[in-house]
Amino acid sequence: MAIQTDALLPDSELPPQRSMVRQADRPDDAVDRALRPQQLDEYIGQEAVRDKLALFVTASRQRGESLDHVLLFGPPGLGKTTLSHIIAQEMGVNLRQTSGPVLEKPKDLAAILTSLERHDVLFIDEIHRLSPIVEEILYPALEDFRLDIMIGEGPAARSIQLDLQPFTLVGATTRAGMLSNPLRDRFGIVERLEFYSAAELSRIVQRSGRLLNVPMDEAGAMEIAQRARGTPRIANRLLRRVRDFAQVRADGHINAEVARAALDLVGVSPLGFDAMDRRLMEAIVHRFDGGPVGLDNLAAAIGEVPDTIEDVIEPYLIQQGYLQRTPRGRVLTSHGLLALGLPLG
Ligand SMILES: Nc1ncnc2c1ncn2[C@@H]1O[C@H](COP(=O)(O)OP(=O)(O)OP(=O)(O)O)[C@@H](O)[C@H]1O
Ligand SMILES: [Mg+2]
Repeated sequence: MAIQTDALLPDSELPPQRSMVRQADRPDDAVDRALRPQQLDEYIGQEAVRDKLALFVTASRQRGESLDHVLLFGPPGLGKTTLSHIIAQEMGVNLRQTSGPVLEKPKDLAAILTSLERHDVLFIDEIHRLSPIVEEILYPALEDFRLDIMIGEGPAARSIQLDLQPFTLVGATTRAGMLSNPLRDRFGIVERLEFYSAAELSRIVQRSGRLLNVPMDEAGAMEIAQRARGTPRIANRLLRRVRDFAQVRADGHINAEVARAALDLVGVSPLGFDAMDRRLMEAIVHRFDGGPVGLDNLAAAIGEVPDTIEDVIEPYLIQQGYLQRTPRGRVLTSHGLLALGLPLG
């Protein structure tokens, strides 16, 4: 499989506005890529999604057709980019990779579309950020593998049509809700990635440990898994920090005790939330009386942009039952108060 990246994106990282703590991990990008599973059977968890994709890939290969277009959505770091690479690998085709904000003009997308080979996978990350004029030319391309382009201007302008090779678009987004209806309707396969269980993350950590040659026992892996916010990328990042600690402060071996000491040092709570999560929850309690508080007010109070709160921070806190999104704003639950170690009521 050949992979071509049309715009060099740190595809394994978080949005730029994310807090310093997480950005500081960027140099580890290369390690992140090395840990990325290459095939469907190395992809841990997300069983329902995996089963369906395996089935659809087999069916389309048997028919000698391109796979239907796939939309993957869910919070950052759950494996959308990884899955898009795997789809290309399993289909036995090339992967072209780009992202919504990078495709500024219709001709940027046209250039990529016309260069696709039969059945190739085109991966568009952050597809909710495609500009409307670029999105327009995507519609006929997705539906009929056809490109409609305008040549010239004014009365002399005419439209010409170009046939494209059949291809598969894999779109990824943290927000399916921000996609326009006509775009969403053109995906035949729409899958939501869920947060991972601690058991699944523990398998991911153990797999990464083997790849990085770090000796580790099961309890050590579980300790890391439980504090990883249900997210493989975070699990791998914590593993690297625990590895550092084990190497310098212990004998290099990761067990529960070493993992616990390392994670306490990095400031990850035993319940899995980090400094930003804590700041958000504490702001709701101390500045807004536990809520409800509107998104913009909350964002201003903790110095984050609303998008980061919605895409990155909130989903996990809501899934864990610490936070609720109500029509009047965000509310911290009694479970959230307990998690912060605060008295109820
Ligand atoms: N199911 C999995 N099994 C094992 N490792 C995984 C799995 N999913 C993700 N990972 C690991 O987590 C890292 C992050 O995954 P990936 O980059 O695919 O997330 P993403 O959903 O594209 O995130 P973003 O929305 O920020 O782009 C990968 O480099 C990979 O090592
Ligand atoms: Mg990604």
